[in-house]
Amino acid sequence: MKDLSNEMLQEIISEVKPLIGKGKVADYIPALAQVNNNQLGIAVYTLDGRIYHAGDASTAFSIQSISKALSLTLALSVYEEQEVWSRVGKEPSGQAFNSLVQLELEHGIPRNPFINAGALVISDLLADKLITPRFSLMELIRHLSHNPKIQFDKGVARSEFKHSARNSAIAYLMKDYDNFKNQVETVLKDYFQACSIKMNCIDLAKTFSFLANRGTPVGHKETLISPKMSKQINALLATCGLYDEAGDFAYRVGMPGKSGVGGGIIAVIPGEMSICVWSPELNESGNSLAGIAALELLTNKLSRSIF
Ligand SMILES: NC(=O)CC[C@H](N)C(=O)O
Repeated sequence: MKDLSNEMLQEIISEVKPLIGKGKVADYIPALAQVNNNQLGIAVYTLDGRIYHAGDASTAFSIQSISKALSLTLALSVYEEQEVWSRVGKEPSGQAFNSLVQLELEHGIPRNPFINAGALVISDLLADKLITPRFSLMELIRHLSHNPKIQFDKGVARSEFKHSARNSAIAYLMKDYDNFKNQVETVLKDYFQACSIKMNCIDLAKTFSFLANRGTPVGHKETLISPKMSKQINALLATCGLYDEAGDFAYRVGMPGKSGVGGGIIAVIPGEMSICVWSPELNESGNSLAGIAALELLTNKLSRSIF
């Protein structure tokens, strides 16, 4: 791809680095509060199979809610579309990712699969269909990234389980509305394990190449999902992937994306590339502050976006 180079990514890292110090590392999960805030990495994987990277692109971090995009992919692969969409909506929430307010007003049906309530419903669906959802997810990730060494971070998962009052409240509220079938603790454990998975920017950029390539992972012969489903997931990422900041992210960055409170963000330009940035400090919406700035610079420098 014209212009894209490791040097360009290095330039982006240098330009964005001064933002470190302006955000705040997630501390509501104590194990995440330990992470060194002074880190910034970026990796870009193009459809011709080239990987470009700069900064701390090889350092593994907690993927957190980035896993929600993969859990949804898994759920849409094992369920009929309508079974999924009868339990969770497809609209942006305009609320914090872990808010309860809307859920009560809307009778236990979460707005979308990327806020916590929606991801918990997806985990509940997976628990009905798969023997060990967390291992199915791990298998998918190792397959897509070509990295069999990717692991769960049991310390992070345990830390989150210990501080799970809000996520438990969300799940129990949905149970009351009959939109949660399995035991809350069992599903929460699976959900936290999925969030705890440790990956670096390079492996994440590779993992999400299927969304840049109409459902077929770059370098793989087999299709993972149909072009239609790939379009649908990208549309949801573009409208809901960054929670109550999805509009601002679309305006500044112009790509479908998914963030996590570990400070990672994945994004794609269909037909061109999949990207991952990481910097642990978050803004008020719980999205990586320097990460968004890096993606904004990238799309502006390349003069490419989905819009
Ligand atoms: N936005 C996020 O990454 C949130 C995920 C986190 N594990 C939680 O449930 O609160």
